[in-house]
Amino acid sequence: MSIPPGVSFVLRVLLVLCFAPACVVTAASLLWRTTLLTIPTSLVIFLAVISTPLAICVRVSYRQWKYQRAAARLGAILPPRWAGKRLGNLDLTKQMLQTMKTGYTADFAWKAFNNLGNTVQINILWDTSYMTCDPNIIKCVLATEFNNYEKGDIFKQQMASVLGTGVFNSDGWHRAMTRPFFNKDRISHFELFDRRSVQAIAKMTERFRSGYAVDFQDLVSRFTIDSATEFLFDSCVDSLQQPLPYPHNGRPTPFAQPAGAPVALAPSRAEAFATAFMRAQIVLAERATMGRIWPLFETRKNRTDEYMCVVNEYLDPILKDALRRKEMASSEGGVSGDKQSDDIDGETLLDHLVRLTSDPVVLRDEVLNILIAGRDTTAGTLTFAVYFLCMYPEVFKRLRAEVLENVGSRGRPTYADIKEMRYLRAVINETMRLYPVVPFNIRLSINESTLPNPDPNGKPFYVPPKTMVTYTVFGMHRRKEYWGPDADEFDPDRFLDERVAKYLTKNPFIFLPFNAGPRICLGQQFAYNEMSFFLIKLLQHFSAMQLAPEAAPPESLPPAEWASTGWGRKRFERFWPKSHLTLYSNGGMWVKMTEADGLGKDGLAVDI
Ligand code: HEM
Repeated sequence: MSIPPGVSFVLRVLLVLCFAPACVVTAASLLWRTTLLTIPTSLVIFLAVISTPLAICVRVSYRQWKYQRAAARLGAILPPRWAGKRLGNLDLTKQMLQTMKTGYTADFAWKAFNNLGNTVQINILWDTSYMTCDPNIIKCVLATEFNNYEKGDIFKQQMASVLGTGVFNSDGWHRAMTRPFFNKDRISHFELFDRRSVQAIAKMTERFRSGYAVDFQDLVSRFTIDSATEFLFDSCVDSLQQPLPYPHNGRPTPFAQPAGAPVALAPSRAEAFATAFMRAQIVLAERATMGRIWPLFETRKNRTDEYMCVVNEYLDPILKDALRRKEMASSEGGVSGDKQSDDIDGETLLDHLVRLTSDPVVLRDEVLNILIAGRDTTAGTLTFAVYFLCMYPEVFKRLRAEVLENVGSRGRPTYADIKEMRYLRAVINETMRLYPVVPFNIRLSINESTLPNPDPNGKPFYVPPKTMVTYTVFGMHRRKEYWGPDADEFDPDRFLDERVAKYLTKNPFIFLPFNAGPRICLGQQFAYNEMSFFLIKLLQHFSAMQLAPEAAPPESLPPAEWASTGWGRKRFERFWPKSHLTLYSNGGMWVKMTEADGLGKDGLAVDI
């Protein structure tokens, strides 16, 4: 059990707060000793008490003055300030946390952008940070001025107890370690996708046949974690072999279950891992929202510890097994010790990492980071894609026609098929536009710099060194000024018709589901292939699908008042998007599907 992060934080803060009073007392005592001049005790106490607030005021004012001067020197200005109503703007932090718990994604940011513009300055506890959804600014941060923006210490400290020093949480060599695994040959693991999607679809079919809705989010998370663990570690967690959850209102009674079926099942290791992993990520998202003061809320314990015990219990055997294989290989005269090599043929990512290092902590961190990357992202996107296919039957119909035309009702899609299917790609892109699974991200400036002002006549925005820049792709993907007046509508054709030239070609940075620049997602092609493959199989097998909100826990559905008080899609969306590190649907995505006519005698369009 680690020391709670709040303890050292509080000690540091106390030390800083006591500094000014200590100076006052020391000065008074020095004065008395050297000149025998006595200052009344009451005055010393008074000065000591006001010294800290005074010092803070002086420091804050000096910093503001310094920034204004530096901005003027560079011919720049500071972005408009989003002012709160409470001391230190702590009410803004409260609003952000509230949004995470009871609101719609980016609620608080949306209001600020509408009122002040697409880049705003936020000063929580007098610390300057920026929030933006402006593509030109995001372009600078991620690409053109990449060298001046890093993940930074604050983000790393917030994430360290879960992500460690893995690729998501580090600046430097980690990317080079994993990159070789995402070249074209490796990503085309269609045989793997085929096996796993057949298994997943068979599982759904069985449940639909017994008259129940299925939580598609749960199912597809099993599909992606089984695929990811097999692809990355050659050690599948087989979560698809576990029973699926039942709707909250439709759990069969023990008598209704088939003879011999277990009445109550303990969660599998994979399920316990997935739940603990999700809770740990929720803590991380809350920390990110609180900014620098997050440790104040963890003075008794590190809130991720209990979840990480479960996560580690799950991962340790996989890692130990890989290390044992390495030892055996070296004792048989194979690879010896840690070494760099580009020979990756036939290796899993874990085998490759194990050849580079035997450090169990580095291995664990790297593996966990890639698991987050590979599981929740594609699972989330597929969940939202199925949601849209349920909501828009005409899109479903057109996509299914494309699938049947290109691959037939039973064929196995190839890489070439997927490349041909332009409407499929458009549906996936449009899904990621409205629900990019990484809705917010953060970078920290290294040196002072400027960022472009959207007003062509305006001065650029000054960025002080060590300034946190939060950018929201979720916000950017829905702004009408970048996507046109129909930005809130789900319309895959915007990726095919004249709107491509009008909006996207003119500024490709308006669409960034995978990030951009030197740290663009390494698994982008893998993800497109995996998602396309799964959707093709799904549409071969099912001829209709619909949402089943009655199967979801009622408290997980969007609050009724959103219909009148919400903005944009919030008014009519039929699920509640929430986010930890990635976006997901609160309470799952419960659906019903109809099997296609003319299936084989096994009833399946997929060969099992
Ligand atoms: C729909 C699917 C996916 C989306 C939308 C997505 C999106 C992203 C985004 C936004 C980042 C940048 C994170 C940051 O800068 O903090 C990222 C990074 C990354 N992604 Fe993905 N991702 C997806 C699937 C995958 C898959 C399937 C894998 C691997 C199996 C993967 C591997 C990675 C890795 C290794 C990084 C870190 C790159 C770096 O920081 O240098 N991603 N992804």
